[in-house]
Amino acid sequence: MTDAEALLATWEQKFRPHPDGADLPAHHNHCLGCGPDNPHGHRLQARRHGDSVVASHSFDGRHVGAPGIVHGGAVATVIDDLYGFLLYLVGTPAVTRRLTVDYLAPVLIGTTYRLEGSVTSREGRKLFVAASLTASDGRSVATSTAVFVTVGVDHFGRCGAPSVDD
Ligand SMILES: CCCCCCCCCC(=O)SCCNC(=O)CCNC(=O)[C@H](O)C(C)(C)COP(=O)(O)OP(=O)(O)OC[C@H]1O[C@@H](n2cnc3c(N)ncnc32)[C@H](O)[C@@H]1OP(=O)(O)O
Repeated sequence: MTDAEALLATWEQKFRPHPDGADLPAHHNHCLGCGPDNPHGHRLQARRHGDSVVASHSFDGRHVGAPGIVHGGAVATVIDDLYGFLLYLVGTPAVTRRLTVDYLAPVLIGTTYRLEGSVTSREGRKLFVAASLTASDGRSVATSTAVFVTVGVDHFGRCGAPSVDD
């Protein structure tokens, strides 16, 4: 079995029903957003919360932009990856076609934030999703919307195999 085939086999297992409250599996071990074995990654851990996905997350010094402030691209990465967990609930692979982020307040290094994402509507292959990043005092520091387009798992096989072990 090639690396790509092995990866796709694990993904098919991940698109099964996950009970409410369940921790959701990483997309793969080296995923920039959630892979536990990516030394540059965010290691995002998300769980199902009803029809949404939620995560508690803090950024570290690898993700700094302006001093003390998380780089906007790092925030976008984590939000994009959060949406990737929603796909488990939807039950189909999809990829980001459009991603918008409104940066409402600085996101601080070493501060824990709550992320929540959900599907707002579905139209054919298009999944319209939305997410927020909230500080512990309830302030919304970033909001996002995105359009994902559903694809078959063959989409990823066509793109070549990353070097992965799950
Ligand atoms: C599954 C495991 C999760 C993996 C980890 C998740 C991590 C986070 C997610 C990612 O990082 S994904 C990686 C980044 N994204 C990509 O690499 C996607 C690159 N783009 C593509 O491969 C193709 O553009 C794509 C497969 C998304 C679509 O190409 P297609 O030729 O299959 O479809 P098409 O371009 O016709 O668009 C499909 C539909 O979307 C609509 N559309 C396109 N752009 C849109 C837009 N900006 N807003 C609204 N709708 C849009 C388009 O009109 C059309 O609507 P209809 O089906 O109703 O005709």
